[in-house]
Amino acid sequence: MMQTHSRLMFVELFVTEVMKLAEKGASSSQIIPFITFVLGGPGSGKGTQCAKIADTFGFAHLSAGDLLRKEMSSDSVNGAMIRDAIKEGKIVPSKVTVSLLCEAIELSKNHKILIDGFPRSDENRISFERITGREPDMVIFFDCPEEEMVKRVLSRNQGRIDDNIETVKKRLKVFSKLNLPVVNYYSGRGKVHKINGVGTIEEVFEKVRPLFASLSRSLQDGS
Ligand SMILES: Nc1ncnc2c1ncn2[C@@H]1O[C@H](COP(=O)(O)OP(=O)(O)O)[C@@H](O)[C@H]1O
Ligand SMILES: O=c1ccn([C@@H]2O[C@H](COP(=O)(O)OP(=O)(O)O)[C@@H](O)[C@H]2O)c(=O)[nH]1
Ligand SMILES: [Mg+2]
Repeated sequence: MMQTHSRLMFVELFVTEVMKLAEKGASSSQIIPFITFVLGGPGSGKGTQCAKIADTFGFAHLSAGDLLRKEMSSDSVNGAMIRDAIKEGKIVPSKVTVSLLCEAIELSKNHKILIDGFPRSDENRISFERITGREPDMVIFFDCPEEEMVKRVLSRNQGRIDDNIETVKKRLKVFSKLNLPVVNYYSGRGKVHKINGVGTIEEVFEKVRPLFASLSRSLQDGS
């Protein structure tokens, strides 16, 4: 895992390059966005922390699960297939999720993007990297014990078809078998910041904040 210090220096260098491009009059679509993947098991706090990062640091928050649920509720040809996958805790085919994400990245017009809950498998990851020609600049992984994740999911109360004990058990298996290899892959590339997801929402956010504070400073002064 790359040292936090050197990661932050990299982040600042990246921002400097983006600022130079913006000064030269490059349009937002020409500026390569800064992409952060936010990973962790079901109920580990990805969505909650992403909302706070978005509010505090001006990132666009793109939740793969939310995009899929929206698509599921529309009359799209993929609606029934997405519903079945979510109900069973399975992973929706990469091309569906990647195309929803690419559309959302384009629409957001933001060059600081959080991708919440994706990639969920090596196949997802490879598909995203191939289609976009991009790797994430940074990966955050919320590490949380299973009992805590189960407790949170079962009291989430958002009327989700997958927030029940049967589906959660399946999602935890999928998490260990398919999601964790993605975290390990990016760890090997020095991109992962592992955050302990236990504690109050504010306590966890205080561990997340430093990762973005330096990035935000660079954006403000353009140095
Ligand atoms: N640090 C925390 N402590 C206690 N409850 C939390 C914490 N973070 C999130 N929650 C709650 O747990 C549930 C799952 O959080 P969420 O952000 O939706 O997780 P994820 O997106 O990883 O599944 C939500 O009801 C949320 O309000
Ligand atoms: O890239 C993704 C993201 C989500 N899902 C599906 O959507 C469900 C809910 O995902 P979400 O990220 O909303 O759940 P969370 O981890 O936040 O509880 C997952 O279990 C999968 O069935 C998927 O197939 N691919
Ligand atoms: Mg979520």
